[in-house]
Parts: sequence; structure tokens; C-alpha cells
Amino acid sequence: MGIVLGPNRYGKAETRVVRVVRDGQRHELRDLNVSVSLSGDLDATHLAGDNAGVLPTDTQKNTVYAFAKEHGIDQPEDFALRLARHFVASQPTIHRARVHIEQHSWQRLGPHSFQRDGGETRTTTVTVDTAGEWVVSGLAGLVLLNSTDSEFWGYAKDGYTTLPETRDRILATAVDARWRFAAPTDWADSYPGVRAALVAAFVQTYSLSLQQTLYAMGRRVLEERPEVVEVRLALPNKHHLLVDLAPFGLDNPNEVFVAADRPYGLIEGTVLRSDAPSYDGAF
Ligand SMILES: O=c1[nH]c(=O)c2[nH]c(=O)[nH]c2[nH]1
Repeated sequence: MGIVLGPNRYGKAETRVVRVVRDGQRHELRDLNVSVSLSGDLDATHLAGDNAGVLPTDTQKNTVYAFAKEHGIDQPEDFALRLARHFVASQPTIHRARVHIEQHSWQRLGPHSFQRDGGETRTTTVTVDTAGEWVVSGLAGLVLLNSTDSEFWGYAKDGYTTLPETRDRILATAVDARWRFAAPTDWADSYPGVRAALVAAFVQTYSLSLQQTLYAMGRRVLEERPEVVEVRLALPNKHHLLVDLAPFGLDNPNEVFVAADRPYGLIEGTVLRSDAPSYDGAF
């Protein structure tokens, strides 16, 4: 029985970089979490401990900080592309670089004062190799809630089913969305446009299931944003359970709920153009 080394990659995960642009009194702030992952001819280090082709993860981290100073950080997609191209172009052993960025946003409170926004992050995953460049952008932690216009009934039932059917419930989720582009685009214009399409579809869809809402959200992005060819969504169903107030002699017409923490339904799906170009990057 032979034993061989299978696919492998390595890199520095979660380099936290905050870049302040200090042009006069009014400062600008960028706050990123950058993860680099490199692959290529790395057999020697795994099989013989020969590190000649290994660019240390510590160097990768330093490159993130140096590029933040030298080139600044505007759109996370551009910063990720710059880093990924650099690692592939400068290291003969590295044939593919994947750079994933989470951007935290801050609200301005004054010329040099900021308040961190809630849990929402903007993300991008860039893959560069000798065959091409692929960009997937996204967002995570966008928490949305409709307090009505959501039903769930007519589902399959068996001996273990206890869920009551409902014609009026709270529908809430924390959107985890990723979308891919066929070609480079105006990242600064695209991101708020895709986000707005996702939010509009959630708000405007009368929902018979979170699955139906998921499809409506992906479809809306593809209808409104020609630069996007595929949308992947993971939507946790953040259950809000009606509290039984009858023991206290009170009725509860959809007013008082327990916001359940776990378990939660997890609804996942991909919506794409039927002629979407093929893809060899990382989602
Ligand atoms: O929108 C929903 N989809 C489901 O698949 C499901 N399952 C469940 O228990 N509640 C819900 N809600």
C-alpha cells in the first residue's frame, strides 16, 4: 500500500490590520481581517523537511502590513488581488494564492472618532493562479427580521412532527451571502448594490418558507447586478417562538416571543445564471 501526500496549502490566517489615513484633521479608517493561503510545489517540506520553497507565514503577515502602508487600502477586493498576485509572481514554488478578507466597518462620530458597526462584515475571497483570477465577494452577519408576512404550513409530517402550522410568524435570519463575478468590476459600486438587492428582496417577499425567501434574494441580485453570475446563501432560521401566556390568563396574538438561540434551521442554496462561466477558485 503506497502512501502519498495529497492536496495541501498553508498561510497566515486572520492578520488583523487597521489602517488610518491621516490626511489633515479628518482621518479615514480601514479595519480588515486578512487570511492568506498558498499552494504549489510544497512536497519537499512535507516529505523531507526542506523549507527552501516555503515563504514563512510570518513573512506573509508582514507583507499585509507593508502593503497596507505602501499601497493603502481602498476596496478589499483590490487589496486581496494585490496580495495574491504578489505571492504567485514572487515565489517560484507558489502557483496559487487565496486571500480571504473580512472588513469591519466603523461609523464616523467625528473627524477622528468612530463607532464600530454591529456584527456585519463585508468579505472577499480572491484566488490567483497561473490559469486565472477569481473574485467572490460577500457579507456575513446581516441580521434581518420581518414581524409578519411569513407563513409556514403544508409541510411533510410524520410521527415525530409536533410543529404547529402557522399563517403568521416572525421570520428572522443572519444573512451569510457570497457572490461571484465573471470579470473585475467597480467593487465600490457593486457591494452596496448587491447588499441593497438582498435586503429589498427579504423585505418585499411574502414568505411561505425561508427557502422561498432565499431564492428570491439570490434572484433579485442576479436581476439587478449584471456583474454577478452566482449567489450562494446560508440563512439560519432564527426561530422566534410564541410564549404561552394562558397560565397567566393572558392571550398572545403574536406579540410576545422567545428568541431561541439554538438549535436553528439552516437553509442554504445557490442561485446562478444558467450560462454562468465555469469557476476554479475558492468560495
Ligand atoms: O421556513 C422554514 N423552512 C423550513 O424548512 C422549516 N422547518 C421548520 O421547522 N421551520 C421551517 N421554516
